[in-house]
Amino acid sequence: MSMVPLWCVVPAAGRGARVGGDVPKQYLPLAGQPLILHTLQRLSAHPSIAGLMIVLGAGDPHWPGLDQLNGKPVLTTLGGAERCDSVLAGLRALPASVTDDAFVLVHDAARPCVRRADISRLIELAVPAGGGLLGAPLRDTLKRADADGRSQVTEPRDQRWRAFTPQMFRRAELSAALLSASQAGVTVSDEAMAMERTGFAPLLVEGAEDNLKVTTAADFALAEFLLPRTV
Ligand SMILES: Nc1ccn([C@@H]2O[C@H](COP(=O)(O)OP(=O)(O)OP(=O)(O)O)[C@@H](O)[C@H]2O)c(=O)n1
Ligand SMILES: C[C@](O)(CO)[C@H](O)COP(=O)(O)O
Repeated sequence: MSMVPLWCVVPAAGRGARVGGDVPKQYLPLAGQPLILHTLQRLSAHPSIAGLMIVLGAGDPHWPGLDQLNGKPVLTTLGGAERCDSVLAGLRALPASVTDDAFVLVHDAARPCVRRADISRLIELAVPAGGGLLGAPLRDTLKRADADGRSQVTEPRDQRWRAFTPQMFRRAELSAALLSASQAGVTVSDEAMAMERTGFAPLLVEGAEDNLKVTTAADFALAEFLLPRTV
């Protein structure tokens, strides 16, 4: 199956407030190297990924200054206040060789355990579908909590999915959707939400649930356990 060469925008401009500390979580050590390097090594090793656009926080003193990885070009640009602002900045900074109708992947720097096979499956299915994302159906009962932390109601979980990354859409369509949301004062939590606002229904591609987003300090131990088991 011929793979479409794709660039991947990697939002890495967050502060990691839910982990805490002075160093943003993407630069904290994981299995002997900064978390972000595991993610970038995994992405750049994928045969269909042609290049990486890393979106950094202003004045980021931790970025190691990579300009290539696994023979793929690594470019950087500056992000914004919200993740969606950073993704839009990354899309705008892509090289001109990435045409408006080219598909682009977006993958969180904080997700180092993404499986190569899941990336391949997303690419295979999302291109004919016009765009899509990795995710998994919700498998736990879902509760809505009140202000006191007590369960108010059990939410229906049929047809509920957890959204992961990568998410994959055409460069110009995603850029326009993100700009539209921003101009409407809507902070979208993922690329699919921006696309849904335009009336497009992204394809949900089931991926492994161990595509962990490192969010709290406790996630580092789990990510270290998963890394060698999710290549
Ligand atoms: N303004 C922002 C906020 C987040 N991100 C990136 O988006 C990904 C997912 O965001 P999240 O896990 O929320 O990271 P943080 O925003 O750093 O975490 P927190 O909310 O705990 O501060 C991360 O790779 C993060 O670096 C970004 O590029 N720009
Ligand atoms: C994009 C994402 O990883 C999909 O689950 C998630 O929405 C990021 O949320 P965060 O609060 O910015 O980590």
